[in-house]
Amino acid sequence: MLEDGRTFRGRAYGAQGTALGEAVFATGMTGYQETITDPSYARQLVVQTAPHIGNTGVNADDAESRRIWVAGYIVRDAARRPSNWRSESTLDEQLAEQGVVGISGVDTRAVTRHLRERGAMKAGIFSGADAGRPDAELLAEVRAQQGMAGARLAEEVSVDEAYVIDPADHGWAGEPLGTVAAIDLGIKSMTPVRLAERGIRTHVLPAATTFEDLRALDPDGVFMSNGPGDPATADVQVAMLREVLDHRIPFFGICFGNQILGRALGFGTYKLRYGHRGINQPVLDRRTGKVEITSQNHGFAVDAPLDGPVTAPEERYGRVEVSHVSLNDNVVEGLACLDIPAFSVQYHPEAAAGPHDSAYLFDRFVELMASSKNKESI
Ligand SMILES: NC(=O)CC[C@H](N)C(=O)O
Repeated sequence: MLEDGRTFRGRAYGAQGTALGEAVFATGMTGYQETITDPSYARQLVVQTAPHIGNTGVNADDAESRRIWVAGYIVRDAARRPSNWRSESTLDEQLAEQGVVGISGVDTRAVTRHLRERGAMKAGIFSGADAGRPDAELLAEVRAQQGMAGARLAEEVSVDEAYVIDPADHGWAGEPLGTVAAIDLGIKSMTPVRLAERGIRTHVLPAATTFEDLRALDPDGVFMSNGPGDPATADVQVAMLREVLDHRIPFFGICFGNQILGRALGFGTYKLRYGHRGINQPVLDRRTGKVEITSQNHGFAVDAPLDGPVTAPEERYGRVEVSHVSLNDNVVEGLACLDIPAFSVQYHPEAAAGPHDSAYLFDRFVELMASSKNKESI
């Protein structure tokens, strides 16, 4: 049931009961397991536009975090029997085990068209005994929940304890090339792995990490991850990032990390009507003129001028340009600082799931750290 009263009926899937959240649609044809375990989907009811979901089951390797984060799951045709040599369990079982309420047999095309026209909105899934409650009561419950604008969620999904991802465990034979302090705002597990594959040791740190804690690690670079919620609430991380930038420590941000860099530079953020979610999103790299097909999951964006470079509103950070832009709607998809070592993208170069066109961004971060080191020794 959507906030505006539009209601769709289907069959209970996964756990039974009530799920409340923001209804959003995701357009990936593959990668449902990576989607449901992406912490950026916390408090969202995800509608999959691909009609067949669950066909290849679930396995321990493809999870992008320690649990399922979607608040609810809406599909058209749930596989009754998965078939894949890697499958260890069914999606239905996993949802049920983790208490995630889903619904199948829904006209997901109609839901998606509705959300596309009216925008992402509050919604609820009601199954089992809850499905029998009066509609008016359910609608009141849907409307009473907190919306995504103004939601502060990164601390809720972040780790409590720091951990390290080591290059030696990901096929890197030599000595590590450097150390990155990664702030976990809802980090996907493939992100530090992509750095490890390039010889970088990553300390994954809780969302509330202070600049002093981070500095104690003497990192060659700082990274801020993707994460759920409204970037306008990330004041703690914005203040921390400003200290990183003031000390000229090389910085790379993904998704929420891009929004935090935007805010640290003095730009605003705003909520998109229905967002970008899927693995088929075209982005222009404005410096090379190349188009990359990207993996995305964001409902907010940075409000920065496309005709740059411009001096950042926080003038001490010098010039900045919008490095990447969405070819669907011209939304800012990347920021590059010209006078300090910092850049970020709004999409997901770790590509889990998704095409690998954007892998070069991890190389760019490694190069940025190396060239900053050389500068120090000069
Ligand atoms: N994947 C992300 O980091 C998303 C960032 C933010 N929560 C948004 O919706 O835009």
